[in-house]
Amino acid sequence: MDAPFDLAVVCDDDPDIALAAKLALRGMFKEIETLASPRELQDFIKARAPDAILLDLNFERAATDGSEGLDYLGRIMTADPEAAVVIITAHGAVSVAVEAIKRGASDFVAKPWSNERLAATVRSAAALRQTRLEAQLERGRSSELGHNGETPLLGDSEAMERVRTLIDRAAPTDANVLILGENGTGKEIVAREIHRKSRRSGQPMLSIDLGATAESLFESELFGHTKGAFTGASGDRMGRLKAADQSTLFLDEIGNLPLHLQPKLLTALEQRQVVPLGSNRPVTIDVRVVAATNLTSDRLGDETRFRQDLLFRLNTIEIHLPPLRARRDDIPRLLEHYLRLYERKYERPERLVPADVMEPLVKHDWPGNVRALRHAAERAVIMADGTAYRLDDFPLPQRHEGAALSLVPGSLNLDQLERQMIERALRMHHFNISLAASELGLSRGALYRRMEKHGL
Ligand SMILES: Nc1ncnc2c1ncn2[C@@H]1O[C@H](COP(=O)(O)OP(=O)(O)OP(=O)(O)O)[C@@H](O)[C@H]1O
Repeated sequence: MDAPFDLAVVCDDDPDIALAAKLALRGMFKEIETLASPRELQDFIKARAPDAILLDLNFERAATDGSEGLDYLGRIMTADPEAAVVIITAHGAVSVAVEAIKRGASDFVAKPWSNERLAATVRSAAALRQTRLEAQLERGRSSELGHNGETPLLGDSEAMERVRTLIDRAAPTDANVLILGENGTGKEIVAREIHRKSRRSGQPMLSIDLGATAESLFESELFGHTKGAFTGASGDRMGRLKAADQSTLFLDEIGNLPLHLQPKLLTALEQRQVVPLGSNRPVTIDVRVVAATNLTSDRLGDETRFRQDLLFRLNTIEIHLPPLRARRDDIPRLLEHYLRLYERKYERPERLVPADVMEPLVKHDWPGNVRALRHAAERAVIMADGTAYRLDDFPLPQRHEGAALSLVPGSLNLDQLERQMIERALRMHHFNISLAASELGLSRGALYRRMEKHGL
């Protein structure tokens, strides 16, 4: 049977205590190390990042008040701010234990301990550490995805002003928000704005992209699971709904949530509780949900695909993000922003966009919306030379209206055919990337890459 955690370290100079602790934690960790002195702990933690640390503060013997042990605790927390430290105290030394918790320890157990209590305490400390690390990873991942954390929501068109007003009204209220818009229109940025302006902004926003997660993992990703709940569930895992406790959960591509899981999400939101897979014990949650989809209101209103009671839970406030071609006024501003950003990134000089270059860019339909415009700006910065940008620097397709819909190829060049097929699928599905991708038998990622290649 697999142990749920990798490594624990027991730091106690009394070998009997160290051995007893090792025995009590058997099976929970793949490896349990013992250290006789806390002096070695800091290096050990830096090198091996243990999942849990049992630390004896040694205050019985340290003539005074355990301050030496507390000092070591401080160093541990510096070496690993998410360290899961369980303090071993002498019976009755509660005030030192409380001080230790104030300084970052997760919990304490008093000697003599019951093995069950020790195991339960260490298990929850290690699980908490794991969740925090996952949340950090999540934060890192989200900011890698296009650095949305730092991207301001740009656009002065009337449509964007309306979106901003809605964000400002919705953000402080805790109401669930549903954001509708084609791919690349900025739904994730809007979700981040809502979180940033909400009373939950002190906590990181978590997200789950139901368009990029394997469907078989939806349930456990959302609700969590207990050890052994299914083959491969080697330990307890907290779901995103619980991990986002006190914060905001961004449910991206909610339209992909299969019908059979929709009632479970609805119940969780209504009752503010989740029941992890394999468990029958509900866990309380306090989560604000911001969901997004590229489905149109009509498609979402189709109850054979989306439960209307869940929709009503999610769309207390609805924000529609219009496609870029419906707010062309925003194009120059967005383009200038991303050109400057990439000029700085690639250390290229600032170049002008002459009016005769801007005009076709503004007229372009941008089926991939702002994401595609951002890619085009990046490519132009890399390609350009001379003092100003030229139209050739931007990867726009030659426009031959109607021709893209014709299946009779003007050429047998595979590359050109591929582009025609992609354009055709995109138009057929009104630029909905997910639907176009499935029409073409591609993943969304693969379609994005091809759109980029063809400058669509
Ligand atoms: N109003 C905007 N201002 C600045 N940048 C924007 C804006 N809208 C979108 N972007 C940029 O476009 C890219 C796509 O945005 P985002 O990921 O928010 O879109 P999305 O609608 O969530 O896309 P998808 O549905 O494909 O997940 C990001 O790099 C983002 O920074």
